[in-house]
Amino acid sequence: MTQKNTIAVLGGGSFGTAIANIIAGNGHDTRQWMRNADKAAKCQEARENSFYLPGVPLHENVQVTSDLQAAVQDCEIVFVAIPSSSFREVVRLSAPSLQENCILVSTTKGIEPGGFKFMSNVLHEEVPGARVGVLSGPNFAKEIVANHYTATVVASEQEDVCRTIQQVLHSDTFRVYSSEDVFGVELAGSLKNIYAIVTGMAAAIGVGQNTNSLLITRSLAEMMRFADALGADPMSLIGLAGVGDLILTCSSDLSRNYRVGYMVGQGKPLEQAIADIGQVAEGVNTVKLIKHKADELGVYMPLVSAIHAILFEKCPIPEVIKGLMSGAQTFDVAYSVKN
Ligand SMILES: NC(=O)C1=CN([C@@H]2O[C@H](COP(=O)(O)OP(=O)(O)OC[C@H]3O[C@@H](n4cnc5c(N)ncnc54)[C@H](O)[C@@H]3O)[C@@H](O)[C@H]2O)C=CC1
Ligand SMILES: O=C(CO)COP(=O)(O)O
Repeated sequence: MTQKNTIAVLGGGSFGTAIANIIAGNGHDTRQWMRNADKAAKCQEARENSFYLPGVPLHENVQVTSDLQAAVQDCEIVFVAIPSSSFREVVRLSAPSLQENCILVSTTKGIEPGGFKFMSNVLHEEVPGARVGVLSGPNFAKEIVANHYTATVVASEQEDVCRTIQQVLHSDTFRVYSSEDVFGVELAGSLKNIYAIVTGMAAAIGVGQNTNSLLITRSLAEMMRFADALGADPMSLIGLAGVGDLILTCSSDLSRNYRVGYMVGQGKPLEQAIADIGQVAEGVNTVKLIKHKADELGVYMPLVSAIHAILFEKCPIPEVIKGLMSGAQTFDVAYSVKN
């Protein structure tokens, strides 16, 4: 390791804890902030985040606190692992205590409710002049802490931000690839959650592998069409943050979004499924926002429309499937690399 840093991770959930453990394992002074004082004290004392990652020891270099100011002051780097619904609120509260020139990295795969802002936009708005990065990839927190070989992507407009984050997170089991396309990487991480709900629901109604492959591939087609319509580079979607995370979350019940879809597919009301998960499933809100945006821009996203109809328009699943299967049979691959 070249340099020892002081780094904060905001968020007491499973991903914040996994990231804090990686950083601490690389020898950095690591502070993990969680809002609940009792929970913070228990984690700090028991050296375990027993609600989100039971049985996983917290590295000795992680100090858990509920004091936001103490957590971020003098930190060169701050990771923000807070659900999109509360992300702005937490960043705003921390802003006055941030060290000038510190690097802010979002790990959140969602879009702010009530608008169409990604977390990098929120970071720039709340901390003008900040050096911003986003982290996204096929990264189940549970598998990271179990030391399964894992890779992710850091995207930033500033090359030195990518290099710093690569150094801080790289370990024997964790690799970090870089990208300049912040928007594309954030879009990929947010969109894939929608399709994890779709494939979870498909699994619940007993589809086969042909169907799963059909769904994942056509999901990618939709993601690329949407990225293109918004001016992002569709090619970013074929990297780890896009295809990688799409395959992961559309194939495993470790994904909370997949599990929401599975439960609704079994007949459970959406609100009950969300409550049963007890953790954030960003895709539910993302479906609404993307459906609205796709309609506004005229982007053809039949799977988004289908899952929206089931989740929010009370349409019966068999009817929606019938509609999907009778839709126009268009091109398979609509993109080619020019030049
Ligand atoms: N868990 C995973 O495997 C991965 C999660 N992510 C992303 O990371 C983000 C965070 O996810 P998780 O840690 O998994 O969520 P989680 O549901 O495990 O935990 C969320 C944490 O945020 C806290 N929180 C919620 N509202 C808050 C507020 N107003 N103020 C302060 N804290 C608040 C909760 O108390 C909880 O500690 C999500 O956007 C998710 O998509 C990204 C990669 C993998
Ligand atoms: O993004 C994730 C893994 O890369 C986690 O997915 P869920 O939020 O669906 O659990």
